[in-house]
Amino acid sequence: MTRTREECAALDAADPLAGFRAEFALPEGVIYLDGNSLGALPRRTPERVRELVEVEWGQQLIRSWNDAGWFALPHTLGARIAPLVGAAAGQVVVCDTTSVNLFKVLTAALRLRPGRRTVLAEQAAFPTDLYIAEGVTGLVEGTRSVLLPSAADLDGMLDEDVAVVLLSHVDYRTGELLDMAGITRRVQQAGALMIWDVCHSVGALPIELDACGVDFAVGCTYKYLNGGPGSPAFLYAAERHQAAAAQPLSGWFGHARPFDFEPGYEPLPGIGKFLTSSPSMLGQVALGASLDIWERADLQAVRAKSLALTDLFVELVEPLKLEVATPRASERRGSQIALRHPDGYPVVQALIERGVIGDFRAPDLMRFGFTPLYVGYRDVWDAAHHLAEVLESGEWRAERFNRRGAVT
Ligand SMILES: Cc1ncc(COP(=O)(O)O)c(C=O)c1O
Ligand SMILES: Nc1c(O)cccc1C(=O)C[C@H](N)C(=O)O
Repeated sequence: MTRTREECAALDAADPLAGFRAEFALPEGVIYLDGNSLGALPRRTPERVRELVEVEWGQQLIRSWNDAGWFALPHTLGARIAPLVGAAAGQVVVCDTTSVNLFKVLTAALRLRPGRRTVLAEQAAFPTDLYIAEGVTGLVEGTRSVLLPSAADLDGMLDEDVAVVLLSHVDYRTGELLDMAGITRRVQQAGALMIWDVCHSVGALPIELDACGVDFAVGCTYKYLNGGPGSPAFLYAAERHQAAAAQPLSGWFGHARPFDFEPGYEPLPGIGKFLTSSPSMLGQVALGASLDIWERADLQAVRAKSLALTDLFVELVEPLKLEVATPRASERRGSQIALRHPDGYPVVQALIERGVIGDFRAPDLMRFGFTPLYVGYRDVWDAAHHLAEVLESGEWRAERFNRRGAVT
């Protein structure tokens, strides 16, 4: 039995998160199902960025590094992200990009396990993670990066040579959610350290880095957290590792006394040693504006609505008989649904022309991200019906839908 549009309207009316939608500047006529790649613009962000540019930079000039809190922002934003990832204070900083932060924590983790040579990472990981693992093991003598065919093969490959395991909490293609607690425990029982990439889970579901005993984690802020294109990433280093960990990008922002301008490097104690260089204030301040929203959002309610939206979408597209690549069990999926179609690329382009923005990942996955702060139940109903019409009409066969851009 599938829900009617009226029933979806009733769900919207009863939705405890419905009020958040007005805080985002979404264009009229667009159903945005790509917030799992680039989150929507919070209404407050342009005003906050203008204030940064015109007042803090334009009027206050260099004084703002102290007076406007610029210098401390990687830490203050880290402290505001910490509750979203289940981290106690002093373990998260906001800086650089996911790839750069992964380079730092992976190198630090490898050095914490001397004598072990292998980094295990899943073959289907977002490729930058694998590229960074290749880069790091190319630099740390005697180490190598080995591909796990899938996370299910982990136990069979966890031997005494494995130093670090690197996995994505939610798979960027299928939306599969891994068992962070169980996997972390097994990896550590085998004597290795665990690094999680939480790019596709932060802001989509509650994460418990401390409770799961995670060693290190990295994540981005431009997806569910709505920090803006290329907004700064974050990293988590468990407090128990901070004294011994040494990160390789030993820049002056991670120095114990940067303004003493000493020739030798002495790291800050604590999480600050993972900083490298001057943060981009435009990016940091824009992220701060979106975190103002997150401070008022209840993550349990976000998760409950995310599961309801994704369940509803699967239910509504069921008559289309497409293969659903996302696991059906709620404890095994993030906040997106991936559907297989051999012509997924032009189908997604035809949907975008209708104002339903999802995306495509080769070879055949149509991805639809459901961001509970600004996507409603009627949006899901409308999107499913547009998809049905695009497939039934065959309009996706038009030549204009087959011209690929550089970014899909
Ligand atoms: C799982 C995952 N890791 C890493 C990245 C890349 O992050 P960055 O461009 O910040 O290095 C992305 C997406 O871009 C991603 O989805
Ligand atoms: N970071 C991106 C970018 O700079 C341009 C286009 C897309 C992205 C993405 O985030 C892709 C995303 N990680 C994915 O899940 O495919």
